[in-house]
Amino acid sequence: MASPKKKLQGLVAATITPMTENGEINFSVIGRYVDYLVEEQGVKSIFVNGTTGEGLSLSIEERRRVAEEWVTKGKNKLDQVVIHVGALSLKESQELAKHAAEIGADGIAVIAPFFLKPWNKDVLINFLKEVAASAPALPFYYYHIPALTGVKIRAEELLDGIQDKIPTFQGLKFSDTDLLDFGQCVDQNRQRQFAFLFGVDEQLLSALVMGATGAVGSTYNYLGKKTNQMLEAFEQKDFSSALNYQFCIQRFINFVLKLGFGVSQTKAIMTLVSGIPMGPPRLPLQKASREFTDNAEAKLKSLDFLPFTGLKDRNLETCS
Ligand SMILES: CC(=O)N[C@H](C=O)[C@@H](O)[C@H](O)[C@H](O)CO
Ligand SMILES: CC(=O)C(=O)O
Repeated sequence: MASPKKKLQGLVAATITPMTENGEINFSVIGRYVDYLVEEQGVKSIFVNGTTGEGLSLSIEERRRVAEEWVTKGKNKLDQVVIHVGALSLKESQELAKHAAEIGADGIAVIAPFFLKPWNKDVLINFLKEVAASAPALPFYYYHIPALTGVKIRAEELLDGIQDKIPTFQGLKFSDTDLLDFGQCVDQNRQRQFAFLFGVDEQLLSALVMGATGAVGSTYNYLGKKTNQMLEAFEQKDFSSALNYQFCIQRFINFVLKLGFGVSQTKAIMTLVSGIPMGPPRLPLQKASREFTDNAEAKLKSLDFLPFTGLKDRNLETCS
């Protein structure tokens, strides 16, 4: 059984996997990255080897080493380190789950297998159950991301009775815009101490209203501080300020989405904002263009999302 540990809450950064210019993992900057998240962004939990971390583009050995490095560097600094261990091969997924437990991670998450797919809830549960059983002492999270996996089984349906099958089940990372499904996950599981973690950063405020207990996302790497201000305002029931923060965050995300936004662009933006070199992504992704980065930088400056831009007196959009 999972030890009844502290609930995963607040902002969780989906970590980028830093790489060198020749495509190897750059382990040397992970310590600095941890400090940056904690000190500059106020983000104390991380989600490793997920979408943003290009987890499915790494070899199993690389995934093990990346997980280990984050756990080691995060010791006594981070609240929780959750490792995504989803894979197409059940065996690999189980191996990664076991490894996550051995290195002292705080939880594991799994996406639905996305090549040969489970076609109904029971089959998906069976797969998840086998993975969870390989790390019987670790909290287990299901990572729902139907747009990328193509597995569209509704989360609400999946959660129905899930603890009978997966006793370590502890919550859901919900990366979809279907707030009916998300709301019903919360509504139907009020008696249980699940974490409901929302994964569409530009819509987090609406998910908070629906009962989200936290959020996992790529933008918390560099907009963590801003988003924490939104969480704070929401907590204080200052909804007009919370909405103001959400709109500011939306202006940025809306802008980059129109330019074409994904993991490559996240790497470029994080390099720019943090000063820590994230490097290029791995194929099949391609490095963000110079034009994208210049445009994103100008937008970050105009929203006052970059520290020390010296633009204070110029045309800032009001985003305080
Ligand atoms: C598909 C994807 O990567 N989603 C991320 C997490 O689930 C989000 O953090 C988005 O990057 C973010 O909401 C911007 O659309
Ligand atoms: C965003 C997210 O949760 C991921 O990168 O997996």
